[in-house]
Amino acid sequence: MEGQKPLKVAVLGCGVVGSQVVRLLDEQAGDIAARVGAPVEIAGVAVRRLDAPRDVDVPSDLLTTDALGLVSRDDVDLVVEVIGGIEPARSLILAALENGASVVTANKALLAEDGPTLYEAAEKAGRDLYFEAAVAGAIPILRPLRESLAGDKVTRVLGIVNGTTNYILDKMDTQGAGFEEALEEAQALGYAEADPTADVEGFDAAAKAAILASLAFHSRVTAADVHREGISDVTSGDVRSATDMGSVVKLLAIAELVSTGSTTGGGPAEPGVSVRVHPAMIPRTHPLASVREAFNAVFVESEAAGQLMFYGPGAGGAPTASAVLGDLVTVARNHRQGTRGVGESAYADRAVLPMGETRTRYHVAIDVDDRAGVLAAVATAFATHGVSIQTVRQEGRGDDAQLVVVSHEATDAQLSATVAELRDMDIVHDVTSVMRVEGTDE
Ligand SMILES: NC(=O)c1ccc[n+]([C@@H]2O[C@H](COP(=O)([O-])OP(=O)(O)OC[C@H]3O[C@@H](n4cnc5c(N)ncnc54)[C@H](O)[C@@H]3O)[C@@H](O)[C@H]2O)c1
Ligand SMILES: N[C@@H](CCO)C(=O)O
Ligand code: NA
Repeated sequence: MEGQKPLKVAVLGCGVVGSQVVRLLDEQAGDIAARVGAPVEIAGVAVRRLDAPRDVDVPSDLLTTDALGLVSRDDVDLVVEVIGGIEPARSLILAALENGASVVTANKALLAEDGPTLYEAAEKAGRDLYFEAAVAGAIPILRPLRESLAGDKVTRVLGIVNGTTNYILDKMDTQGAGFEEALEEAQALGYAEADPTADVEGFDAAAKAAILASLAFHSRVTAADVHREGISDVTSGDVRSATDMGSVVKLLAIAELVSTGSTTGGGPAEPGVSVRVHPAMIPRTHPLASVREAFNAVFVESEAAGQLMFYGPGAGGAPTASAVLGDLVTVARNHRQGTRGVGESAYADRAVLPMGETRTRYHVAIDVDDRAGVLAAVATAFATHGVSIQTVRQEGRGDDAQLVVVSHEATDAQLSATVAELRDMDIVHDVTSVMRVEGTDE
């Protein structure tokens, strides 16, 4: 390696993740050089403000506020984008690729919104675009999907892919903590996005679900294709209801191959995909139920391999930087050898199933009059919409009773119509908790 020409890397953004990338590039320089086959040196670090406080000391001659100027430099071989958001991140990545650099990014929002533009630019430039950090932080999940499982058929991906919301739900479950207090803790720990609405309302998880679905099913899935519900409507009542039935509430990202019912040319229907993010009750015995605090986990089901689980830190500066540097070593090695790694694989053009047609189960808690005929009337509302009931639990409370119904699988549209009808019934005082049930054997 002695005498090898160093590879120059531009780091765009020096926040929670960027500062750890800079720190590790320095601290691990010897090992990284040995693994790449040439030293990897920082060409510059683009920041918004030169005098902002930072978690890492950056020599002042490396700092610049001109990110575009930095990625356009002739001596830049590699670009790490950890600014986040759509613009200027997209323009900077496109400029970097056009300039012949290979790119590593952690930007799930951009990949989920406009991934194909970036993939096409990488293809045209003959350069790598890697983004392991974009989904589930440090957990290796994209490379297993893109490479290790490339010979198998993935049928389902079920994951906890947002650390902030898992942290909040976990604190609500184990400590009875309030929502705001738990969110503030997650922000202080560096898990939350700059605007935590992206976490709380499920946008961050939906972006990750789109990326996972694209890679798992070799089809283009964008954020707009993902049905999204966040956790801001999850109440302590929902959390208690889950506890009462031996379950726990988690924000899940689910991507699955499903039958669309439509046939092409009279042949069998090509499976479509259903991609959704919503809170759900899962049994406490399910492996995902034990994913605590800000940890993430992704379950993958495939035809030949069976069930795989990937678990670890999904957020935070250093864990995310670990994934960024893993990609950086790979793309640096490829860059040096004039080769490329795996590009986009989207040959299967799959339809996205509307949420109304997606089959789910529901948990519905209903406050009702405690008198004859009420249970039958509630059961009739379910039956009218073709929803079969699996269990009913009743608790008396003076003049009132609470019914907790868990349905068998039905379409989401049937279940929503049932809940709407229940809300209109005179004997129903209130529908206090409505939540999908996942991770059971049905
Ligand atoms: N924090 C995490 O746990 C985590 C995990 C996985 C992925 N990510 C992703 O990593 C990326 C960065 O996240 P973060 O948590 O480090 O965010 P951050 O807000 O801490 O850092 C972003 C930095 O970019 C800087 N910046 C903004 N515009 C700039 C510009 N034009 N030029 C140069 N710098 C600019 C900001 O000043 C800020 O310091 C995002 O895409 C995020 O989604 C974060
Ligand atoms: N805000 C994200 C960071 C990781 O992408 C989370 O909480 O999981
Ligand atoms: Na990852």
